[in-house]
Amino acid sequence: MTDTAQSQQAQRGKQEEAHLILPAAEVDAGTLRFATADDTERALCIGAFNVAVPEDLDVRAGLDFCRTFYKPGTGDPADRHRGHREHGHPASKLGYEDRPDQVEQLQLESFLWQEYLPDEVTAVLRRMRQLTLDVLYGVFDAAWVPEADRDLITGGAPQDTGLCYTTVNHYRAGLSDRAGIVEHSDSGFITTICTDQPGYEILHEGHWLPVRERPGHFTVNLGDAFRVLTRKLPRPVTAVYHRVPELRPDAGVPDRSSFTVYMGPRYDMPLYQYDTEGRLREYQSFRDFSVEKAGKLGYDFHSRV
Ligand SMILES: O=C(O)CCC(=O)C(=O)O
Ligand SMILES: [Fe+2]
Repeated sequence: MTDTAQSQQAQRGKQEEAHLILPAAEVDAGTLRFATADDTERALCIGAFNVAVPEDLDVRAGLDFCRTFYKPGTGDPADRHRGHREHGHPASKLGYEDRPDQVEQLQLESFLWQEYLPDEVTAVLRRMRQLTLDVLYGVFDAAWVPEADRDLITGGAPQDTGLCYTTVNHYRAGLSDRAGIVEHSDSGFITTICTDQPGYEILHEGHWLPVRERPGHFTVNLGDAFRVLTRKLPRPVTAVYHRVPELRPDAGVPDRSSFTVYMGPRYDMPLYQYDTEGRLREYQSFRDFSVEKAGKLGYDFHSRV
């Protein structure tokens, strides 16, 4: 083998091994804690980290629902486990979407969970919503976002009057020649993700790296609303660019599942930004921002919003 071929092979070997280990945190009596100040710094800089699943939260009902929501309904209107492809979800501005990538998604606002989802799934999501709120406020602390501004910026996240929704993801490994989920940043402040298998990747310092799963932990993403808000502050937050590459069918392995709780501004609200003097300014309507972003990424924006 030539020197060049050898070094190329070594390089490939290195790339195959390369993965990213995210900083880890936990929520202790409502307060977000990283092990070290350096972990806090890295979390804001990467725009992603792990947070421990609380002891009183059993995520299985959520993952089970990822494996049934898309199946044809049984005809029993009381069965909320299946039939969501055809359902229509008339009260939701989001709902079911058959996307051009492998993933098919059900997105429902938090005030509709009780109506449309099985009770045990709603219970998991509500617990995850509380955790996500605690984590969000912990990141506001870390990024020096003044407490007095947080209700305005979020539209009242603690009272659940901002925009909070779940996304339930089924990755159809049987569909070939498409990404699992195309590369994107999330639009809001924060997304907490629960997955059943690896596949999540982050664009880190110019390279796509698979993220090492940390057992017993969720992954948290920070999104565009946070990036815009803090861009001119001393501790700017990154909106993490992430994706799931094409998944291949594997005998005996179920399709990949994930579900998330997202928090962001309502579409009738502005995005805010601190100027260099630390004054809070309206930046752009969140709806306009979202429509522009969808256009750039080449997908349709929710037709009902
Ligand atoms: O399934 C995952 O790991 C990521 C899902 C995701 O990026 C999303 O729902 O926005
Ligand atoms: Fe995402």
